[in-house]
Order: sequence, then C-alpha cells, then structure tokens
Amino acid sequence: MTARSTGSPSGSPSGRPGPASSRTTPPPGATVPEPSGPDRRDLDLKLADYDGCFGCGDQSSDGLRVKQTGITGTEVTGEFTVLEAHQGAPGLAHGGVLATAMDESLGSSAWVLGKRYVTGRLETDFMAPVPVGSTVYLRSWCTGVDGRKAYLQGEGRIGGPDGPIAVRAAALFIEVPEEHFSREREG
Ligand SMILES: CCCCCCCCCC(=O)SCCNC(=O)CCNC(=O)[C@H](O)C(C)(C)COP(=O)(O)OP(=O)(O)OC[C@H]1O[C@@H](n2cnc3c(N)ncnc32)[C@H](O)[C@@H]1OP(=O)(O)O
Repeated sequence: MTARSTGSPSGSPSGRPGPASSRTTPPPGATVPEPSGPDRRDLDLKLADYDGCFGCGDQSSDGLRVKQTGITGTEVTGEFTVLEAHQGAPGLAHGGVLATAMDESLGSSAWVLGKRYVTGRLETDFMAPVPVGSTVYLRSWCTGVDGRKAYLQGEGRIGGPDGPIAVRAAALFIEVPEEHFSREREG
C-alpha cells in the first residue's frame, strides 16, 4: 500500500477555527494510505448487503438514507434529504440527525481505507440551521492514519454541493477486527 503525506485540513470559510481538536488531529508522521485492493471490494459487497443501517439503509423507514455519490481517493461524497421525522425545532433538522449524517459520511471515508473501523470520537460544529426538505451534500476525507487510528474530517452543505457549510465534523475512527461486529450482534 502506498502512502502520501497528511494533507492540511480544509480552510475555514466562516473564519471560525476548524472542527478538529487535539484528539481528532493526526499526529506528526501520520499518513493517508491510498485506498486499494480486494479488501475494499470485499467490504463494499458486505456493506451493500446491509440495508438496515440507520444512516444509509433502505429498510430503515425513518433513517437518513444517505446515498453515496462519489469516491475519489479517501474522499467520499453523499447526500440525503431532511424529512419531517428528522426535525428538532419545528421545521429544522435536529442536530443529532446532522451529527449522524456526518458519522455516516466520515465512516464511509474510513471504510474506503480497506479496513473495518468504528467511530471512537465525533466532534461537530453546527454552522447554519437546516430546513426540513433540504438536501444536505456530504463530503468526508481522511487526514491521517496512525496505527489503528484513522483521522477524518467532513462537511455538510446546503443549497448545492458548493453551497454554504451547515455542519462540519472531525472524528477519530478505530480499526476493529471482524469479530467486533459478531460480538455486538450476539450480545
Ligand atoms: C460504506 C459503509 C459506511 C459505513 C458507515 C458507518 C458509519 C457509522 C459508524 C459508527 O457509528 S460505529 C458505532 C459507534 N461506535 C461504537 O460503537 C464504538 C464503541 N467503542 C468501542 O467499541 C471501543 O471503545 C473501541 C473499539 C473504539 C476502542 O476499544 P479497544 O479496546 O479496541 O481499543 P482501546 O480502548 O485500547 O483504544 C485504542 C486506541 O484508541 C484510543 N481511543 C479509543 N477511543 C477513543 C476516543 N473516544 N477518543 C480518543 N482516543 C480514543 C485509545 O486511547 C487508544 O490509543 P493508544 O493506542 O494511543 O493508547
């Protein structure tokens, strides 16, 4: 597997500091592996079979049904539409729903790395209210991998893929063995 140097985090159009704390910022020397190989295809197939996911599954009636729209390197784009079932304040998306959408998007970018990851830490900035009926355009990317730890950042925009940022996030994902999921199902 080849690797390139960790890229700098995205800019901050709002002038506010970026979303990543010290716990979601890769340490010096962390690298971003190039996604590759049969592992990734295997994982994609297994995940494609699982449509009960609250984030992306078709069988989760009130779920977000995030649709993946593209993968370039570790950058994964997707989108979902905010339904009435996703409201917090009247007419506006609940912050937890937006955090879930970011978890889904960041998780997609982590899985593209070709290993199994779970969210260890998720940090979010809510930048603008998101009305019911809005499509949220999601984008996530890996900022570094250090051993079992994968560092991710992402954002959700409204009004179009290049519209204003409504939510952004930084996360630490932890690599787990396949048994992690078997154990959880049997639990
Ligand atoms: C296309 C497909 C897309 C799929 C998208 C899916 C998106 C959804 C993703 C999820 O929501 S996953 C579900 C939510 N997450 C969980 O349920 C995880 C629950 N937590 C655990 O299972 C364990 O705590 C975990 C596996 C994360 C870690 O336990 P371990 O016993 O394996 O490891 P350990 O606790 O020793 O931690 C390993 C390292 O990570 C660090 N770490 C773990 N959790 C951390 C945390 N929260 N913050 C900072 N560091 C953390 C920890 O300090 C340590 O650092 P060092 O190696 O440097 O000592």
